[in-house]
Amino acid sequence: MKILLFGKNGQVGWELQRSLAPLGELVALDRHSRDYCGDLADAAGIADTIRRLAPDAIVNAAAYTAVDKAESDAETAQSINASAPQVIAEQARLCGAWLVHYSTDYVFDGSGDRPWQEDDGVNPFSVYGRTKLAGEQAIQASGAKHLIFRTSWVYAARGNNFAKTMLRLAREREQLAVIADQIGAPTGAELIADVTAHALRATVCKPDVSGVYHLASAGATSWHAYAQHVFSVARQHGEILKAAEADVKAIATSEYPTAAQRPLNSRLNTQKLQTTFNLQMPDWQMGVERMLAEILGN
Ligand SMILES: NC(=O)C1=CN([C@@H]2O[C@H](COP(=O)(O)OP(=O)(O)OC[C@H]3O[C@@H](n4cnc5c(N)ncnc54)[C@H](OP(=O)(O)O)[C@@H]3O)[C@@H](O)[C@H]2O)C=CC1
Ligand SMILES: Cc1cn([C@H]2C[C@H](O)[C@@H](COP(=O)(O)OP(=O)(O)O[C@H]3O[C@@H](C)C(=O)[C@@H](O)[C@H]3O)O2)c(=O)[nH]c1=O
Ligand SMILES: [Mg+2]
Repeated sequence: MKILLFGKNGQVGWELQRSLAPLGELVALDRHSRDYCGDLADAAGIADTIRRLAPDAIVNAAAYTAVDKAESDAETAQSINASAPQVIAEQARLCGAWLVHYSTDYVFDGSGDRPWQEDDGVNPFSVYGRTKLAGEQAIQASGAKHLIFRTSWVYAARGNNFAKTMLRLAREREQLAVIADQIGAPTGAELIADVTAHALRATVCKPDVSGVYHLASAGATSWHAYAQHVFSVARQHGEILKAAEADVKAIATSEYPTAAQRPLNSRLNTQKLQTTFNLQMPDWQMGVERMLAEILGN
């Protein structure tokens, strides 16, 4: 299998370089790649890359993920999250390649307290959510065979994420205030990459699996309880934090104004993924603890 990967240096892209390598020939690109264009802002360049390589599968891990910044930079977010996936999907259809793409819990409005299913109504609040949804819809309309994995609250040892931000802040400050009424599942880039490789392998004998899947860890937490868990595990690794767990104040979304509005209920129901690909999602704590052990060095 020849696989083309876009966004090789992101949290998920980095782990995909590892998990996809055993599947066959892997061409992994980022926006600075020289031999082939990997810049999603360059639609013609991306199309040319796909035509020249004629891969069996394309995995797109590149995205505009700065949620607040996107509110004032909608044009770039639209170009990377919606227009580029459309071009990639059109070329995937022309060369008969599978397209794997990632989307987000932020396509939902976060109402209710039931974990969202794939066919529940979408209603994104933010520019990021709307552009990611437009990317999904372009892929679905293209006629390309696709796997769209909607995931949530992604973290990795390499890259920027909430857990690392919290660790940095807890080393600097004695008190933190963290939102306690947004609920979701922190999901590791390692898990996403491993599930991607497993699902891609499955497409070889199951050509009818094209569609949208929710891919998130089992269980759920709030950003506040997630931060507290990170601090408790970090202390077990000997980290000296100025903020104790008790110093993490639980606040409401309304007390933490941001440019982009985020959903309250971000929980994703992963039954379809687990049944279709015969998988079981691990609890969110497991991967977080592994990541902390890795970055805290013991
Ligand atoms: N992070 C999260 O919490 C979540 C992410 N997702 C989705 O999962 C996928 C992977 O996200 P994640 O790995 O966390 O994101 P990251 O932000 O870690 O990585 C995104 C990558 O995209 C690259 N990129 C941005 N613009 C371009 C461009 N014009 N051309 C080429 N590459 C570009 C970035 O490169 P550079 O560093 O050079 O800008 C970066 O390497 C995305 O589709 C995202 O929407 C879904 C839910 C949650
Ligand atoms: C830094 C900080 C954040 N927060 C809140 C803001 C926000 O609601 C929540 C998480 O902050 P972040 O900046 O990590 O949030 P955000 O970047 O919106 O995270 C999202 O990224 C995109 C790409 C996704 O697709 C989502 O699944 C989700 O992971 O924590 C606090 O309450 N206190 C703090 O001190
Ligand atoms: Mg962020």
